[in-house]
Amino acid sequence: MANHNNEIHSAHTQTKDSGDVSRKLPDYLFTIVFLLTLVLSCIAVLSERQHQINDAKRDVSITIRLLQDHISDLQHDEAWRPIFSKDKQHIINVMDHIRTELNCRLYIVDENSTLLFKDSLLGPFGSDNGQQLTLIPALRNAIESVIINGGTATYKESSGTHLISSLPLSPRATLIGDAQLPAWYTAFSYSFFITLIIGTIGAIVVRYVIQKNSRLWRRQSLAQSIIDPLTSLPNRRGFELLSKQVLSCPEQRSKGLYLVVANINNLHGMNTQYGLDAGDTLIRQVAASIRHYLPKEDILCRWSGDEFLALVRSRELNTIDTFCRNISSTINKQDFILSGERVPLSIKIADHKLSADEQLSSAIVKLIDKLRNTKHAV
Ligand SMILES: Nc1nc2c(ncn2[C@@H]2O[C@H](COP(=O)(O)OP(=O)(O)OP(=O)(O)O)[C@@H](O)[C@H]2O)c(=O)[nH]1
Repeated sequence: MANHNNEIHSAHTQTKDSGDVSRKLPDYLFTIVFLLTLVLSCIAVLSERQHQINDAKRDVSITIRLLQDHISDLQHDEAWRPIFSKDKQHIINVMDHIRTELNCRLYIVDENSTLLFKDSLLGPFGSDNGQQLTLIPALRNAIESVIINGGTATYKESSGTHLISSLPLSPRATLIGDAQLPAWYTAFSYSFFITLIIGTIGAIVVRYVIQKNSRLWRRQSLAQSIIDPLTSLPNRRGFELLSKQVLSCPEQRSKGLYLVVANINNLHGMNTQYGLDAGDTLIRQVAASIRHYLPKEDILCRWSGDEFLALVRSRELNTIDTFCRNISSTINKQDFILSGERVPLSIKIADHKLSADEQLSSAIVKLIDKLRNTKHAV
């Protein structure tokens, strides 16, 4: 019986543990999917930002080439200083046009980063022709970098970040293309919001589906853990759960509660003679017969291989005796047919009246003892 109690306890704990896990599973998955969504959204933003930078690089490179076409025959003085006198206005017009069309400014600096030539607006940081850009550290570093290393560099102005690239026009003159990058938050674009919305909806759907399925699974696994698959009667654990409510009701106790146990005689012999499937059929048939005899509100379970236990309510002792005798004599008289052959089958039965505060476990021990001492059908 101690073993039995341990079994019940561990079945309880296992179902409780797996229940906890399955309850938390939707939350875990929701969090995982949502975090994945955030990561994908961040990747979308970074990739959008990279596109913006690539676009700006391409625009700067195009504008530099465009202007180069217009000033390919740039004149120099003997010190290789560029002379702009002849086509000055034409170049300014081209620069203005490029600025308005491609949103990219062009200016020419010398080897000391002095602004030599610009469009009709003021230069970067409000600078003017002849002004040394080295006085503006942020810009100087970027210009030096593109002149020395080529490629592109960035600098920050109050209006935002600028990307510049250079093209040497002569040993003393370098053409700078300067485009303002869109503000960083413009990278939170269409793809970011779409990813975020789809991901969030996906996470909610996943949570809902898993929650629904795990509720169903919990219900099924609880049912499986308390029902005997052969007879569809409650098993030991099911009996304990179902009887708990009845046993805890003082009114029921005072009206009288009985435990009745029935055991199939010589099932071992039947199994040997007719096979295990036939034995299963006999178990099912006996279970159905006892169930048929018991009122609906009484609890019947398959206690062990060939034993059935019932919690029977409110019957006087002489009535319960008659009741037990009726069940056993009905089953004993019943025809059990296996493979067209009539099988003699009998059960033995015993009952025990629960006293007012008697524990189920100790009552069962007494009852099983009583059954073992019952040699024949009642
Ligand atoms: N076919 C079948 N046999 C089972 C099942 N569960 C237990 N048994 C068998 O039932 C038999 C029970 O053995 P015992 O406790 O000796 O019972 P018995 O042979 O009916 O003998 P008595 O009860 O003393 O008359 C064993 O041979 C088990 O293998 C089952 O689900 N199906």
